[in-house]
Amino acid sequence: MAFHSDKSQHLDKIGNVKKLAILTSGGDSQGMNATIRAITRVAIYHGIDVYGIYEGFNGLIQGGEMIRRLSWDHVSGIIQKGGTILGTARCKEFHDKKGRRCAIQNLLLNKIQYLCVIGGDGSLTGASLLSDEFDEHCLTICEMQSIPDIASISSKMTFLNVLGIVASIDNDMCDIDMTIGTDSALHRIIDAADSIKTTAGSHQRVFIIEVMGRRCGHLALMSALTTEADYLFIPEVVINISKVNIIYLHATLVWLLPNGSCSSLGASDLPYV
Ligand SMILES: Nc1ncnc2c1ncn2[C@@H]1O[C@H](COP(=O)(O)OP(=O)(O)OP(=O)(O)O)[C@@H](O)[C@H]1O
Ligand SMILES: O=P(O)(O)OC[C@H]1O[C@](O)(CO)[C@@H](O)[C@@H]1O
Repeated sequence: MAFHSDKSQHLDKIGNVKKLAILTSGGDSQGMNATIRAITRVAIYHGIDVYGIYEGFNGLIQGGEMIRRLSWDHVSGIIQKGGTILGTARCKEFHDKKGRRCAIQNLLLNKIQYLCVIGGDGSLTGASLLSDEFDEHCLTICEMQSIPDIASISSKMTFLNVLGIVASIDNDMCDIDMTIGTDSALHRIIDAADSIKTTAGSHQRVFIIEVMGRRCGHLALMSALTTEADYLFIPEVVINISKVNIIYLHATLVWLLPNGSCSSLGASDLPYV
Protein backbone atom coordinates (compact mmCIF):
# COMPACT_ATOMS: atom_id res chain seq x y z
CA MET A 1 0.00 0.00 0.00
CA ALA A 2 1.52 3.31 -1.06
CA PHE A 3 1.06 6.11 1.43
CA HIS A 4 0.79 9.78 0.65
CA SER A 5 4.14 11.15 -0.47
CA ASP A 6 3.68 14.81 0.54
CA LYS A 7 4.40 14.62 4.27
CA SER A 8 3.37 18.24 4.90
CA GLN A 9 -0.24 17.39 3.96
CA HIS A 10 -0.94 15.58 7.21
CA LEU A 11 0.63 18.13 9.55
CA ASP A 12 -1.37 20.90 11.17
CA LYS A 13 -0.25 24.55 11.25
CA ILE A 14 2.11 23.99 14.18
CA GLY A 15 3.65 20.85 12.74
CA ASN A 16 1.74 18.14 14.62
CA VAL A 17 0.24 15.12 12.90
CA LYS A 18 -3.47 15.71 12.31
CA LYS A 19 -5.82 13.60 14.41
CA LEU A 20 -9.24 12.51 13.27
CA ALA A 21 -11.81 10.76 15.45
CA ILE A 22 -14.83 8.79 14.28
CA LEU A 23 -17.98 7.91 16.19
CA THR A 24 -21.30 6.28 15.36
CA SER A 25 -24.47 7.49 17.08
CA GLY A 26 -28.22 6.91 17.16
CA GLY A 27 -29.77 3.74 15.77
CA ASP A 28 -27.35 1.34 14.09
CA SER A 29 -27.63 1.00 10.34
CA GLN A 30 -26.11 -1.31 7.77
CA GLY A 31 -23.23 0.51 6.10
CA MET A 32 -21.87 2.23 9.21
CA ASN A 33 -18.96 -0.21 9.25
CA ALA A 34 -18.20 0.34 5.58
CA THR A 35 -18.18 4.09 6.31
CA ILE A 36 -15.84 3.70 9.30
CA ARG A 37 -13.54 1.56 7.16
CA ALA A 38 -13.47 4.00 4.26
CA ILE A 39 -12.78 7.06 6.44
CA THR A 40 -10.11 5.28 8.48
CA ARG A 41 -8.22 3.99 5.49
CA VAL A 42 -8.39 7.20 3.46
CA ALA A 43 -7.18 9.17 6.50
CA ILE A 44 -4.33 6.73 7.19
CA TYR A 45 -3.42 6.89 3.51
CA HIS A 46 -3.06 10.66 3.92
CA GLY A 47 -0.87 10.25 7.01
CA ILE A 48 -3.53 11.25 9.56
CA ASP A 49 -3.82 9.54 12.97
CA VAL A 50 -7.27 7.98 13.34
CA TYR A 51 -9.16 7.37 16.59
CA GLY A 52 -12.38 5.46 17.21
CA ILE A 53 -14.74 6.84 19.84
CA TYR A 54 -16.76 3.98 21.32
CA GLU A 55 -20.51 4.08 22.06
CA GLY A 56 -21.34 7.35 20.43
CA PHE A 57 -21.45 10.63 22.32
CA ASN A 58 -21.34 8.65 25.60
CA GLY A 59 -17.77 7.63 24.73
CA LEU A 60 -16.82 11.18 23.82
CA ILE A 61 -18.12 12.48 27.14
CA GLN A 62 -16.46 9.67 29.09
CA GLY A 63 -13.10 9.87 27.29
CA GLY A 64 -10.20 7.71 28.51
CA GLU A 65 -10.41 4.16 27.18
CA MET A 66 -13.46 5.04 25.12
CA ILE A 67 -11.17 6.85 22.66
CA ARG A 68 -8.74 4.46 21.00
CA ARG A 69 -6.39 4.55 18.03
CA LEU A 70 -7.63 2.76 14.92
CA SER A 71 -5.18 1.04 12.61
CA TRP A 72 -5.54 -0.17 9.04
CA ASP A 73 -6.13 -3.70 10.37
CA HIS A 74 -8.75 -2.69 12.93
CA VAL A 75 -11.16 -2.01 10.09
CA SER A 76 -10.35 -5.13 8.13
CA GLY A 77 -13.16 -7.59 7.34
CA ILE A 78 -16.01 -5.32 8.46
CA ILE A 79 -17.27 -3.93 5.16
CA GLN A 80 -20.11 -6.46 4.90
CA LYS A 81 -21.11 -6.49 8.56
CA GLY A 82 -24.23 -4.79 9.91
CA GLY A 83 -24.16 -2.74 13.10
CA THR A 84 -21.05 -0.80 14.02
CA ILE A 85 -17.73 -1.99 15.41
CA LEU A 86 -17.52 1.24 17.42
CA GLY A 87 -20.84 0.61 19.12
CA THR A 88 -23.60 3.18 19.12
CA ALA A 89 -25.85 4.76 21.72
CA ARG A 90 -28.32 7.47 22.50
CA CYS A 91 -26.84 9.90 24.98
CA LYS A 92 -29.02 12.03 27.24
CA GLU A 93 -26.11 14.11 28.59
CA PHE A 94 -25.22 15.34 25.12
CA HIS A 95 -28.48 17.31 24.99
CA ASP A 96 -27.05 19.54 27.73
CA LYS A 97 -24.27 22.07 27.31
CA LYS A 98 -22.41 20.52 30.24
CA GLY A 99 -22.23 17.19 28.39
CA ARG A 100 -21.00 18.86 25.24
CA ARG A 101 -18.38 20.76 27.26
CA CYS A 102 -17.04 17.42 28.57
CA ALA A 103 -16.93 16.21 24.97
CA ILE A 104 -14.86 19.23 23.89
CA GLN A 105 -12.59 18.74 26.91
CA ASN A 106 -11.81 15.18 25.80
CA LEU A 107 -11.16 16.30 22.25
CA LEU A 108 -8.71 18.90 23.60
CA LEU A 109 -7.03 16.36 25.88
CA ASN A 110 -6.55 14.00 22.94
CA LYS A 111 -5.57 16.89 20.64
CA ILE A 112 -8.24 15.85 18.14
CA GLN A 113 -9.32 18.63 15.78
CA TYR A 114 -11.23 16.60 13.22
CA LEU A 115 -14.36 14.73 14.22
CA CYS A 116 -16.53 12.57 12.00
CA VAL A 117 -20.01 11.78 13.31
CA ILE A 118 -21.89 8.98 11.55
CA GLY A 119 -25.55 8.94 12.51
CA GLY A 120 -29.06 10.19 11.91
CA ASP A 121 -30.64 13.63 12.10
CA GLY A 122 -30.39 13.78 15.90
CA SER A 123 -26.72 12.86 15.96
CA LEU A 124 -25.88 15.40 13.30
CA THR A 125 -27.83 18.10 15.14
CA GLY A 126 -25.69 17.32 18.20
CA ALA A 127 -22.52 17.36 16.09
CA SER A 128 -23.43 20.72 14.64
CA LEU A 129 -23.98 22.17 18.13
CA LEU A 130 -20.57 20.86 19.18
CA SER A 131 -18.97 22.71 16.30
CA ASP A 132 -20.93 25.94 16.97
CA GLU A 133 -20.11 25.94 20.67
CA PHE A 134 -16.41 25.03 20.38
CA ASP A 135 -14.99 28.51 21.19
CA GLU A 136 -17.40 29.06 24.05
CA HIS A 137 -16.58 25.71 25.68
CA CYS A 138 -12.82 26.18 25.23
CA LEU A 139 -13.10 29.49 27.06
CA THR A 140 -15.06 27.98 29.95
CA ILE A 141 -12.69 25.00 30.21
CA CYS A 142 -9.69 27.34 30.38
CA GLU A 143 -11.39 29.49 33.00
CA MET A 144 -12.21 26.45 35.11
CA GLN A 145 -8.54 25.34 34.96
CA SER A 146 -9.57 21.79 35.82
CA ILE A 147 -6.93 20.31 33.50
CA PRO A 148 -3.22 21.14 33.76
CA ASP A 149 -1.84 22.87 30.63
CA ILE A 150 -5.32 23.26 29.19
CA ALA A 151 -4.68 26.89 28.27
CA SER A 152 -1.61 25.97 26.26
CA ILE A 153 -3.42 23.05 24.56
CA SER A 154 -6.38 25.27 23.78
CA SER A 155 -4.19 28.03 22.34
CA LYS A 156 -2.83 25.51 19.81
CA MET A 157 -6.24 24.04 19.00
CA THR A 158 -8.10 27.00 17.62
CA PHE A 159 -10.77 25.17 15.65
CA LEU A 160 -12.81 21.97 15.49
CA ASN A 161 -13.75 20.57 12.09
CA VAL A 162 -16.86 18.42 12.28
CA LEU A 163 -18.00 16.21 9.43
CA GLY A 164 -21.45 14.61 9.52
CA ILE A 165 -22.32 11.50 7.53
CA VAL A 166 -25.98 10.54 7.40
CA ALA A 167 -26.45 6.93 8.42
CA SER A 168 -29.97 5.97 9.48
CA ILE A 169 -32.49 3.42 8.32
CA ASP A 170 -35.22 6.06 8.58
CA ASN A 171 -34.29 7.98 5.39
CA ASP A 172 -35.41 11.17 7.08
CA MET A 173 -32.82 13.61 5.76
CA CYS A 174 -33.66 16.15 3.05
CA ASP A 175 -31.51 16.93 0.00
CA ILE A 176 -29.95 13.47 -0.24
CA ASP A 177 -31.14 10.48 -2.24
CA MET A 178 -30.99 7.87 0.49
CA THR A 179 -29.45 7.62 3.94
CA ILE A 180 -26.93 4.86 4.60
CA GLY A 181 -28.82 1.79 5.84
CA THR A 182 -32.25 2.49 4.34
CA ASP A 183 -31.89 0.14 1.40
CA SER A 184 -30.76 -2.80 3.56
CA ALA A 185 -33.62 -2.21 6.02
CA LEU A 186 -36.07 -2.21 3.14
CA HIS A 187 -34.75 -5.55 1.93
CA ARG A 188 -35.24 -7.04 5.40
CA ILE A 189 -38.82 -5.77 5.65
CA ILE A 190 -39.73 -7.10 2.23
CA ASP A 191 -38.26 -10.52 3.08
CA ALA A 192 -40.23 -10.66 6.33
CA ALA A 193 -43.45 -9.38 4.75
CA ASP A 194 -43.21 -11.93 1.93
CA SER A 195 -42.98 -14.73 4.49
CA ILE A 196 -45.86 -13.36 6.57
CA LYS A 197 -48.05 -13.12 3.46
CA THR A 198 -47.91 -16.84 2.87
CA THR A 199 -49.14 -17.44 6.43
CA ALA A 200 -51.81 -14.74 6.04
CA GLY A 201 -53.03 -16.39 2.86
CA SER A 202 -53.11 -19.85 4.42
CA HIS A 203 -55.03 -18.78 7.51
CA GLN A 204 -57.21 -16.03 6.01
CA ARG A 205 -55.84 -13.69 8.63
CA VAL A 206 -55.18 -9.98 8.77
CA PHE A 207 -51.61 -9.15 9.64
CA ILE A 208 -50.50 -5.74 10.78
CA ILE A 209 -46.83 -5.13 10.18
CA GLU A 210 -45.17 -2.36 12.10
CA VAL A 211 -41.92 -1.22 10.55
CA MET A 212 -39.32 1.22 11.79
CA GLY A 213 -38.86 4.74 10.56
CA ARG A 214 -39.82 6.89 13.52
CA ARG A 215 -41.64 9.95 12.12
CA CYS A 216 -40.77 9.16 8.51
CA GLY A 217 -43.02 6.91 6.42
CA HIS A 218 -40.44 6.06 3.76
CA LEU A 219 -39.77 2.45 4.84
CA ALA A 220 -43.50 1.80 5.34
CA LEU A 221 -44.44 3.35 2.00
CA MET A 222 -41.81 1.57 -0.07
CA SER A 223 -42.39 -1.79 1.56
CA ALA A 224 -46.19 -1.42 1.28
CA LEU A 225 -45.86 -0.80 -2.45
CA THR A 226 -43.50 -3.68 -3.06
CA THR A 227 -45.38 -6.25 -0.93
CA GLU A 228 -48.85 -5.31 -2.18
CA ALA A 229 -50.13 -4.18 1.20
CA ASP A 230 -53.85 -3.39 1.27
CA TYR A 231 -53.53 -0.48 3.66
CA LEU A 232 -50.74 1.83 4.54
CA PHE A 233 -50.53 4.17 7.51
CA ILE A 234 -47.78 6.72 7.66
CA PRO A 235 -47.22 9.68 9.98
CA GLU A 236 -47.29 12.08 7.05
CA VAL A 237 -50.95 11.25 6.26
CA VAL A 238 -53.51 11.43 9.05
CA ILE A 239 -56.16 8.73 8.74
CA ASN A 240 -59.22 8.16 10.87
CA ILE A 241 -58.97 4.44 11.62
CA SER A 242 -62.72 4.12 12.26
CA LYS A 243 -63.35 5.02 8.62
CA VAL A 244 -61.11 2.24 7.30
CA ASN A 245 -63.16 -0.56 5.86
CA ILE A 246 -61.80 -3.79 7.33
CA ILE A 247 -62.46 -6.68 5.01
CA TYR A 248 -62.68 -9.80 7.13
CA LEU A 249 -61.19 -13.00 5.82
CA HIS A 250 -59.28 -11.16 3.16
CA ALA A 251 -56.60 -13.60 2.19
CA THR A 252 -53.48 -11.47 2.38
CA LEU A 253 -54.39 -8.26 4.06
CA VAL A 254 -51.19 -6.66 5.22
CA TRP A 255 -50.92 -3.21 6.76
CA LEU A 256 -47.71 -1.35 7.16
CA LEU A 257 -47.06 1.44 9.59
CA PRO A 258 -43.91 2.96 11.11
CA ASN A 259 -43.26 2.12 14.73
CA GLY A 260 -44.94 4.30 17.31
CA SER A 261 -47.96 5.01 15.09
CA CYS A 262 -50.18 2.26 16.52
CA SER A 263 -51.56 4.09 19.52
CA SER A 264 -52.21 7.33 17.67
CA LEU A 265 -54.15 5.40 15.07
CA GLY A 266 -56.14 3.54 17.69
CA ALA A 267 -55.00 0.31 16.04
CA SER A 268 -55.02 -1.45 19.40
CA ASP A 269 -58.84 -1.21 19.27
CA LEU A 270 -59.07 -3.24 16.09
CA PRO A 271 -61.37 -6.27 16.29
CA TYR A 272 -59.81 -9.72 16.45
CA VAL A 273 -59.83 -11.30 13.05
N1 LIG B 1 -31.00 18.47 19.58
C1 LIG B 1 -29.96 17.79 20.00
N2 LIG B 1 -28.98 18.40 20.70
C2 LIG B 1 -27.89 17.73 21.12
N3 LIG B 1 -27.71 16.41 20.92
C3 LIG B 1 -28.65 15.74 20.26
C4 LIG B 1 -29.82 16.38 19.75
N4 LIG B 1 -30.58 15.46 19.14
C5 LIG B 1 -29.93 14.30 19.28
N5 LIG B 1 -28.76 14.45 19.92
C6 LIG B 1 -27.77 13.42 20.28
O1 LIG B 1 -27.72 12.43 19.27
C7 LIG B 1 -28.13 11.17 19.81
C8 LIG B 1 -28.84 10.36 18.76
O2 LIG B 1 -29.98 11.07 18.32
P1 LIG B 1 -31.32 10.29 17.89
O3 LIG B 1 -31.74 9.39 19.00
O4 LIG B 1 -32.28 11.32 17.44
O5 LIG B 1 -30.86 9.33 16.73
P2 LIG B 1 -30.45 9.71 15.23
O6 LIG B 1 -29.07 10.23 15.20
O7 LIG B 1 -31.52 10.57 14.65
O8 LIG B 1 -30.39 8.28 14.57
P3 LIG B 1 -31.60 7.42 13.97
O9 LIG B 1 -32.08 8.13 12.75
O10 LIG B 1 -30.97 6.13 13.68
O11 LIG B 1 -32.64 7.36 15.06
C9 LIG B 1 -28.98 11.52 21.02
O12 LIG B 1 -29.05 10.47 21.95
C10 LIG B 1 -28.21 12.71 21.56
O13 LIG B 1 -27.08 12.30 22.27
O1 LIG C 1 -35.90 1.93 20.57
P1 LIG C 1 -35.29 3.25 20.27
O2 LIG C 1 -33.98 3.47 20.90
O3 LIG C 1 -36.24 4.38 20.43
O4 LIG C 1 -34.97 3.20 18.71
C1 LIG C 1 -35.98 3.00 17.75
C2 LIG C 1 -35.86 4.02 16.66
O5 LIG C 1 -34.59 3.95 16.06
C3 LIG C 1 -34.75 3.77 14.66
O6 LIG C 1 -34.61 2.45 14.41
C4 LIG C 1 -33.68 4.48 13.90
O7 LIG C 1 -33.80 5.82 14.11
C5 LIG C 1 -36.17 4.24 14.36
O8 LIG C 1 -36.69 3.70 13.19
C6 LIG C 1 -36.88 3.84 15.57
O9 LIG C 1 -38.00 4.62 15.80
